[in-house]
Amino acid sequence: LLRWNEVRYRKKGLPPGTMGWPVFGETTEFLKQGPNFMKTQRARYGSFFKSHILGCPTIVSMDPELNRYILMNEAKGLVPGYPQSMLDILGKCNIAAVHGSTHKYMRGALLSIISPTLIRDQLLPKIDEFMRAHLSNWDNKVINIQEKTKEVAFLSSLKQIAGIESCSLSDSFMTEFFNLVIGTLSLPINLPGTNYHRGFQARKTIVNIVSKLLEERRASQETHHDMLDCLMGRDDESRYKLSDEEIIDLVITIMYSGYETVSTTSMMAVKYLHDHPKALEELRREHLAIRERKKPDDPLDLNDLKSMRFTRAVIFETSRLATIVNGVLRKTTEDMELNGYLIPKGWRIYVYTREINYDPFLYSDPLTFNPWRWMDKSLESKHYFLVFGGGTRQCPGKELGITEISTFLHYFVTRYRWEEVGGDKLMKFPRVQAPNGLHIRVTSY
Ligand code: HEM
Repeated sequence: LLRWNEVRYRKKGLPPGTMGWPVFGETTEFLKQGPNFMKTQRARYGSFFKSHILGCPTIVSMDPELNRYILMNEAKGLVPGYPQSMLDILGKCNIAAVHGSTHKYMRGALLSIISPTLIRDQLLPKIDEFMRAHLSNWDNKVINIQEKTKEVAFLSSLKQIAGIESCSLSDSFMTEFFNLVIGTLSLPINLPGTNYHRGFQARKTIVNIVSKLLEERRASQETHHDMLDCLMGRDDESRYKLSDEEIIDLVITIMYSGYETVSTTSMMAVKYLHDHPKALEELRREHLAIRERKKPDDPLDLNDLKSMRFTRAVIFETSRLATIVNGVLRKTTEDMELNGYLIPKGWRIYVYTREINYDPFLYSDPLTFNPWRWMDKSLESKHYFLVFGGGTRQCPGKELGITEISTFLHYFVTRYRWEEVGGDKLMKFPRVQAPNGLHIRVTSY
């Protein structure tokens, strides 16, 4: 019986690897040993092996060339393979749930509201106003920077979506949104008391809130220069006509995709800068130079953002060293040949990119926090650099995310010094997080 999984998934042509226990497969080993499990399996079976993790037969691909191929070839039947709970809660028009021409359309609609011009004219001013106000009064306080960066990521994107209404909505929306996030990472058991159930309820409430907002906006003649108005097509130039359901799911997509990525990168940047005073000094110099060019109340503009070369380097180095994203998931829509093996329909493919970040042939001294390595801009466009994914689903929010983190760092380092209270634990896998928070004592600079 214990060999059931091995027998069940014994098929000619599959890659090497083990399938573990019935039902659980190798999930426990994967979650407990994390990156070491992957390394051990790679040492045994090579960079392309089979396993059974998180409830699914899975192929793990750690081969850079193959990973690229998988990410570029959605049309050949390699579609996103995120868990059912995530798809249910994020909605059926969510970008990860749609393929082919629908994906192209939804992605186009999203890209049209976060274009470089809109970042310059609408989003950056909103982000600046928000960060400037939100990062005040931290002097002489002990702050849980994990909680703060989460709040910042959420509230900043709410302001970009529904500028004027964001203040009145924020409290009720935030609680529901946090429940929604937890629900997407749960087992899909819809019984009262489960995270999945709570996440599902949270989705319903959020759908109601946004629907009401759409109605109110349609009833009024007032225009707002924010994402919601653009998605509603109130901006004359828009060539995308979206239904309410599509608008709502896109709003949830934007909030969800930029939430954990932006908040965790911001938190880890604060952590690494604390541990590396030389990098902090250089970063602060860059931001103080910007402030010197301006009056105290002048907001950041696109030129300031462009001049933040070292800040960008800090963000890239933080994403690399902390590995904010371990990889991306795909699944096969039909039996297919991949790397000389036969992969059955419905198997999940884990494009596991974590190890690339620590490859000494790609990054010298890979375990050291060294933002200066990114001052060579060509490193960002190397084909093996997959922090923002690759191929047809490469992160559309990359520049927006960098804008948010840079603005956060700008107000943080020009206003404050900080030291860690100490004793907080940091987990690196399966997600980067501080289970009891990351506490810092903040004083004004
Ligand atoms: C530091 C910040 C960020 C990181 C590290 C990051 C990382 C990623 C990665 C790795 C993917 C690929 C997923 C896949 O291939 O399945 C992705 C996709 C995506 N990201 Fe980001 N992201 C960040 C910020 C943002 C922000 C701020 C937004 C808000 C608009 C966003 C929106 C999206 C969307 C909508 C997708 C799906 C694209 C598609 O399926 O076509 N991301 N991101």
